[in-house]
Amino acid sequence: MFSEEVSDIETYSEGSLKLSGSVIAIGAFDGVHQGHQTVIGEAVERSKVLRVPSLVYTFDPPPRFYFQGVRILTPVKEKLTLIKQLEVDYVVVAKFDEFYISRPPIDFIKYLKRLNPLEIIVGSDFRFGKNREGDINLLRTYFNVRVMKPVCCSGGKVISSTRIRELISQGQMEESVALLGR
Ligand SMILES: Cc1cc2nc3c(=O)[nH]c(=O)nc-3n(C[C@H](O)[C@H](O)[C@H](O)COP(=O)(O)O)c2cc1C
Ligand SMILES: Nc1ncnc2c1ncn2[C@@H]1O[C@H](COP(=O)(O)OP(=O)(O)OP(=O)(O)O)[C@@H](O)[C@H]1O
Repeated sequence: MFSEEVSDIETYSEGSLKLSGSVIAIGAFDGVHQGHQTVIGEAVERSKVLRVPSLVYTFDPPPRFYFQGVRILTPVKEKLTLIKQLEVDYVVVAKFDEFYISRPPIDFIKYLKRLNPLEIIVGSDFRFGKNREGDINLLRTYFNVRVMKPVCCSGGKVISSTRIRELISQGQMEESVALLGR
C-alpha cells in the first residue's frame, strides 16, 4: 500500500486506501480549532463504538486558500500532527488543485464508498464537489451522516477558521488562542 511520510505522520493519498469499514470526518480543518476538534473527536469516539478505524479526509491547501488566498493558520505538517494527536487512525490528504475542483459530487461519493463508512461526521455547513454543488442532503442519500451542532465560544459566537484569521489580523492573539483551544 502506498503511503507518504509527512513529518513523522503517515498519510494516504486518495487512490492508495481501501477500507472494509470506517468512520470519516471531512473538512479543511485549517487551525484544527475547537469546532474541528469536536468533529474529529466524534469520529474517533464513534469509530470505537462501531469497532472500525477512524479516518480524517482533508485538503492541501485549504480550499479557502486556493480560492481566496486567505492566511493559512496551520501549515499542512502542523495540521497533520494536530489531527494525529486526536488519535485518528488514518488521514487522507487530497491535493486541492485545478483538477480536483472539477470533480462532480458523485465522483467524490464514489471515492468515499471505497472506504465503506458506517458514518460520516460533518458540521452543518458542509458542502463538496465542483462549485460546491454537493450538500448534506445528497451525502445522506448514500451514507449515514452525523451532523455536529455548531461549537461556540464563551461569548456565544460560532468558532470558525475565518473568525480566528480575523482575530489574528486585528492582533487579538489571546482570543484567537482561546478559540483554537490550545
Ligand atoms: C471533490 C471536491 C470538489 C470541490 N470543488 C470545489 C469548487 O469547485 N469550489 C469550491 O468553492 N469548493 C470546492 N470544494 C471544497 C468544498 O467547498 C469544501 O470546502 C470542502 O468539501 C471542505 O469542507 P469545509 O469547507 O466545510 O471544510 C470541493 C470539494 C470536493 C471534495
Ligand atoms: N464551530 C464548529 N462547530 C461544529 N462544526 C464545525 C465548526 N467549525 C467547523 N465545523 C465543521 O468542521 C468541518 C471542517 O470545517 P472547515 O474546515 O470548513 O472550518 P471553518 O472553521 O468553518 O472554516 P472557514 O471559516 O475557513 O470556512 C466542516 O464539516 C464544518 O462544518
